Amino acid sequence: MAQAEIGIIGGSGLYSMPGFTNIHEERVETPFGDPSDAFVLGELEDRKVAFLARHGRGHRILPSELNFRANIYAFKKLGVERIISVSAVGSLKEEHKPTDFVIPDQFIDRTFHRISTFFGEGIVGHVAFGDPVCATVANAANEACAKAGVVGKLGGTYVCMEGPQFSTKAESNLYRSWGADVIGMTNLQEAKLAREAEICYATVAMVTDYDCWREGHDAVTIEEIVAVLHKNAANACEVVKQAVAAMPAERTCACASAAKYAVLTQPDAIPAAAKERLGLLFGKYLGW
Ligand SMILES: CSC[C@H]1O[C@H](OP(=O)(O)O)[C@H](O)[C@@H]1O
Ligand SMILES: Nc1ncnc2[nH]cnc12
Repeated sequence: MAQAEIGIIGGSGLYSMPGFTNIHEERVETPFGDPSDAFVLGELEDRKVAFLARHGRGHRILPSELNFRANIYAFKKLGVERIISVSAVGSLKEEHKPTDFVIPDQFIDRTFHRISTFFGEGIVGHVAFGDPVCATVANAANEACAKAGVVGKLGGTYVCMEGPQFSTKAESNLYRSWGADVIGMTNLQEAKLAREAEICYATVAMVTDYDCWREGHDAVTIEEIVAVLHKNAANACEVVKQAVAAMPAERTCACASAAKYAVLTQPDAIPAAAKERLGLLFGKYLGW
């Protein structure tokens, strides 16, 4: 199987990336089922990259239906060490305007029925998540915004809601009272699973709308969002390209060894099936 160094996840409005050379597609099998779509592998700025459309090409998969484990596991199988995700978000603050890009460094979980871990079924493990985003990838994305002439803001809190309905005003105002910056439906599970898989992760969150809290803007409409999405998509491609070019070759961040001491289960109590399923992720630490 071809290998890549940097993964790119395209969200709503970004189902392909221009500028790849030596392109080919790869369907990746995982112990967790099928990823959202085939991966598009190629070179961008002389770096080996793998692109995945989060909701599938044609936008077929709801946020709650995404197989996050398959997506992240497949990136690992492709050899990816860093992921840049691109996502549409609503703004929870006046200062974050539609078409601004925010690079969040914190998350608040408002999802209810999603699988957010590779552990379970006989193997227990815990990784640190106090700093859920890789600072190296986030900095590269922020600097890329400046190079691309886009308003980029480093840091901020992303509320991950279940959806697919947008928030009520009461919810939106609650998140504002918590000091959160932006809201979306997809990023938290990716960040958690990437951390367990020791893949660096950061998101370029493209503001498409003011969420429903804003006076005179009492509803988020999909028409409004889609119009801004189209404007944002071209900027997002340029930002990703610049971020890929700026990514340092070696990893020195803690993400690379995040799971070193994660597993708590006694080695002789770990079922063979768990070893089989998770060997790619944790086998190197446990001698499997
Ligand atoms: C397009 S409106 C809501 C939709 O957009 C975001 O998706 P993504 O994060 O994949 O860009 C948001 O999370 C919702 O899924
Ligand atoms: N207002 C909003 N709420 C949740 N997800 C979104 N994605 C884009 N805009 C959003």
